Amino acid sequence: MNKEQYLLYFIMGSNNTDKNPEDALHEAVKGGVTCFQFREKGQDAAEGTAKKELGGRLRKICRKAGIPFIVNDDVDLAMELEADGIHAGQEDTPLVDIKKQCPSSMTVGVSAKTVDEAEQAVQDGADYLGVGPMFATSTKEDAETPVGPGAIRMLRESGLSIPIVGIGGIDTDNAESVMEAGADGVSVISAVSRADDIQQAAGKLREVLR
Ligand SMILES: Cc1ncsc1CCOP(=O)(O)O
Ligand SMILES: C=C1C=NC(C(F)(F)F)=NC1=N
Repeated sequence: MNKEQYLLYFIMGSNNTDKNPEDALHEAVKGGVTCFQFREKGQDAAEGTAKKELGGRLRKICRKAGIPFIVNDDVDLAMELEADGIHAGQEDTPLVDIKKQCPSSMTVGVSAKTVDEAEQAVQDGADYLGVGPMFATSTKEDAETPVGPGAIRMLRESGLSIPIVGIGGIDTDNAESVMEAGADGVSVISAVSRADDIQQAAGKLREVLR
């Protein structure tokens, strides 16, 4: 993936929207999201065959739209759906194990909050970092205390040039502060997935990010 593809990194699972997930993704793509992560996790998330079949339908939409399709946590599912990438949280499968199982073409992202975590991830071969939560969020039940855009600035000042997306509570009012701190993009769930007009919400974010 090139850096521009991280600009508006949409993440969604069926429990992040009241709409049909496929319709929601179609609208987000029309609105201008540049990358999608399938994150089917938490309360009322689909599992097993239902999760795989939903993933397959969303994968098709991304392939048609020409945007990267990334799977959260689940390496087997990422391989089965021929995903372009996988995202590993700090508590998930260690990066070295993921890299062993996945083709080298697979983009691998890691959540990181501190310089140590970030440097370890870079050493382990991460392609991008997700840093957050930037601001308060109700989407991730166990989200930790917000670190703010300053955490990204700190990583940049420590000399890291790896692609970084901020995540957590990001919307049109605060997205710019994340980019100014040195992010290559912003990752959003509810600002888009919970909007009445998803295409418009994605479009407005793109205008702020441009
Ligand atoms: C998955 C994740 N990781 C840190 S915050 C978060 C949830 C982001 O959701 P929202 O964009 O709705 O705040
Ligand atoms: C917990 C997460 C943190 N960051 C990201 C991303 F934005 F993709 F980097 N995705 C996640 N699922």
